[in-house]
Amino acid sequence: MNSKDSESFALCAVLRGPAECLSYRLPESCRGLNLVGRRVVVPLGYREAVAVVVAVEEHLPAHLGKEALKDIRLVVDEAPLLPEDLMRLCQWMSRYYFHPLPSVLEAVLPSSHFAHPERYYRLTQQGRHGLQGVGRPEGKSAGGLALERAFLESGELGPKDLESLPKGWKAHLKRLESLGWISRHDVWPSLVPSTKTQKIVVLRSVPDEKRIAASAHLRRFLTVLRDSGGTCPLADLRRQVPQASYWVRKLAAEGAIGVEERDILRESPLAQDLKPRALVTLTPEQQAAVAMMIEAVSSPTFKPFVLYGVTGSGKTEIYLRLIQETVDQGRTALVLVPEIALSTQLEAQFRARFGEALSVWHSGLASGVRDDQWKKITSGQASVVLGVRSAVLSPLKNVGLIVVDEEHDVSYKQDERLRYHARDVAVMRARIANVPVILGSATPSLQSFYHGRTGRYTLVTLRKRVEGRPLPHMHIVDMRRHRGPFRVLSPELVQALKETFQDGGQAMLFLNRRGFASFFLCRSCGAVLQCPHCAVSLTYHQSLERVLCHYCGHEEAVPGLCSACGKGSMVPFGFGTERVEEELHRTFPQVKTLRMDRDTMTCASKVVQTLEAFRSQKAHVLVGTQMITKGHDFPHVTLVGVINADTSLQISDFRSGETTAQLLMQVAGRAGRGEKPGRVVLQTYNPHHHVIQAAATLDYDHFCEHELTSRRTLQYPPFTRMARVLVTGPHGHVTAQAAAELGRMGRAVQAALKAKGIPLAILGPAPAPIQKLKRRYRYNLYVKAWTAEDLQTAVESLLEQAAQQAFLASVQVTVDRDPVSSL
Ligand SMILES: Nc1ncnc2c1ncn2[C@@H]1O[C@H](COP(=O)(O)OP(=O)(O)OP(=O)(O)O)[C@@H](O)[C@H]1O
Ligand SMILES: [Zn+2]
Repeated sequence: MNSKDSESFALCAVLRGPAECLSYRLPESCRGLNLVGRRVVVPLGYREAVAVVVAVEEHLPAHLGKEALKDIRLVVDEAPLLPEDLMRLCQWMSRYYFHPLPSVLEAVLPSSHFAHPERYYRLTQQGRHGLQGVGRPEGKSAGGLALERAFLESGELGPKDLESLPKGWKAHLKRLESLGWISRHDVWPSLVPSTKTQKIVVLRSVPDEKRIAASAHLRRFLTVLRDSGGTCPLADLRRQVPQASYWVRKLAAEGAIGVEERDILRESPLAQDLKPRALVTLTPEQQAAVAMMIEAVSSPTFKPFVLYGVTGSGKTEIYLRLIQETVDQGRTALVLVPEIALSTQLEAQFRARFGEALSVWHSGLASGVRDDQWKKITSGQASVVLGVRSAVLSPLKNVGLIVVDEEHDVSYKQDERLRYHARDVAVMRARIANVPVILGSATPSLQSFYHGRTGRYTLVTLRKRVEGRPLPHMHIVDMRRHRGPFRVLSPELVQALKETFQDGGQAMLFLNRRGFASFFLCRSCGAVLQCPHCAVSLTYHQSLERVLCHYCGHEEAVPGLCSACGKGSMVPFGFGTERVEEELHRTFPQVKTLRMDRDTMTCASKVVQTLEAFRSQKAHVLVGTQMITKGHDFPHVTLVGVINADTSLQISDFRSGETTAQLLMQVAGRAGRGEKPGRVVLQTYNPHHHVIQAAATLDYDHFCEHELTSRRTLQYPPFTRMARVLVTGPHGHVTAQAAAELGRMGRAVQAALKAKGIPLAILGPAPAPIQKLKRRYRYNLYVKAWTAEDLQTAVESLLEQAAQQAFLASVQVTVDRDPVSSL
């Protein structure tokens, strides 16, 4: 073997670079290092770029010539940034979702990690002599002179110093560099180290009973320490326990506690004011559920569970027990929730149990907090991560358990760029890490329900609410009988509200449409006021006195005359949450209301404030969109009103029945969670529709059986696998042609696979339900296969062929695998 053959090559994903991974040669100094998951600097054309090493290989792929290969310039990280299982997960996501690996990694890493280095220039010895010796040469610009002065003053200049100089410095900088008067070096803006540290007290072993009994202060000391999860900042102990310093010294000397110096990491302050609930004894059903899952948790193996428990059955408590077990075993746990609002409610409970070991991860975090939480997770200080969708990609090491709460929720699906489903990714992460995963819901997705029934996942069921509380009483109101203002609040709902207020209870009113009116219609020609950029109608917002597009944000003044016919006047039709609130005030002038929708909830802290105000009974009614339906636990709510149960039924999608049933049962589940029983008033124009009937009886099992039968007949998922190929472009005609051509290519793929015995269906292309969005025309093409692997083969080969077609360069082709929305 000659020395050439023992070279190593690294496959690198260049961040913010080309879609495919590139090969580089490893310099001598890097051989034998474990480089996978670390950042490196590589040459790319005329520049340098940051990349993550994906694999190290002894042999080059056959099609690459060694001569063309360049060397890795620099290794940035001392240790892998991403644990190995996460790296493998990213590779799986890239393949499964047909998305370039570099872009997947960009979704995982905080943006501070793929920033380019900041370039600094330092005056050399020679430069100092030079600058001091040289007088003012002719023609030197103001910028050049200022640059020299700045170098003489500080010796080193960074990007900020340079940018503040007057024009002309750039050319002069180059000149100085070529003279060797200055040298350049790069500073990596990796994680900004926290400069502040604090002392943390960690409980190691509990002193014996007698001693504890002998001193009140020691008792207090241990209580405070235990209540904060066994780790507590020394400063907090000092504040809460008399003679804390004495006990710290004494117990530390005995080894009962440890005192560690730790960085002060910025936390999300959202849940500061939330109070945790008291510890409870598990109900027999909860105990049985824990017993079914504990084995897979204490000696972890890959095992998916569907925790199917009616609303208010106490699923959270089950998660907490199993997570505690995981942490006690020295492993970490990942907990996903669909929304920030829910994460804050759980945060208080989780903090009470896990204290400093909890890290909260959501999109509302400021970038500094995000960086600190990333550090807390990678350094192993966090043993529990609680977060929304993207937390499934958090760099937790040594994961022992993954929990996906409200697993049916569509917000787990990301519908832009990397179109992944966090629940499915969580299951794959659990499989790679070989640990259990719990998918919890009162209304599991049909997919999980089906896997539970066929035994692929283990089904764990909770049929009863805690403390024997009954499920709410359901009342259907046939809205076809009501006219005028009663279209918003029916007499039945008004009566129920009246009784609720008299009893001192609270109510929640749900309508899946924000704004005041849904659209403006011309009285004479019937034209609907539309967004000029999107094929959707504009929504009237009374408080703003404007009409808005809910998709692109376009807004305009309230219309007077119809622009289509020029003579009819435009009148508002339909209604949204804003109107519901107004009707409520008209009917019950004394009643205090809160409204929660995307118009009023402009930031995460506002969501928390509103929920807390409602929880502490500062208002009688909470009006809102689906934001209010999820997982909330308000013990005083005895009435839930669904203003229009039909809105999401009308969407032309094979899943609309499923999502409507889930939505209605979830919102119904908010009623009667405290001591008093709850009731639900469901207003509908389709009282006999099977989905409305299922919601009215709260019989989700029955609904799923019915739905599975029809999905089987129509060969929809979970019986088949689908991918949506979305073609968008700025020109209607060109986009339509490209979509048609892609459809022809799809049919060719179908024929080729059929010859190999692989069945495939190609549906479309057809204009997307929202035909135009943000000035781009949109077409859907569906590929349907009977196994995941067949779908992979089909879409891969379609994309390969499409990449060779020049005409497709004028449009964008995106694959949305396991699509949740057809819009
Ligand atoms: N064993 C128990 N004894 C008494 N109360 C309990 C017990 N377990 C849970 N609870 C309380 O019951 C309420 C409902 O529990 P939780 O919020 O976990 O329900 P859930 O199953 O998640 O419901 P949903 O699906 O509607 O979110 C909470 O207030 C919780 O503190
Ligand atoms: Zn628009």
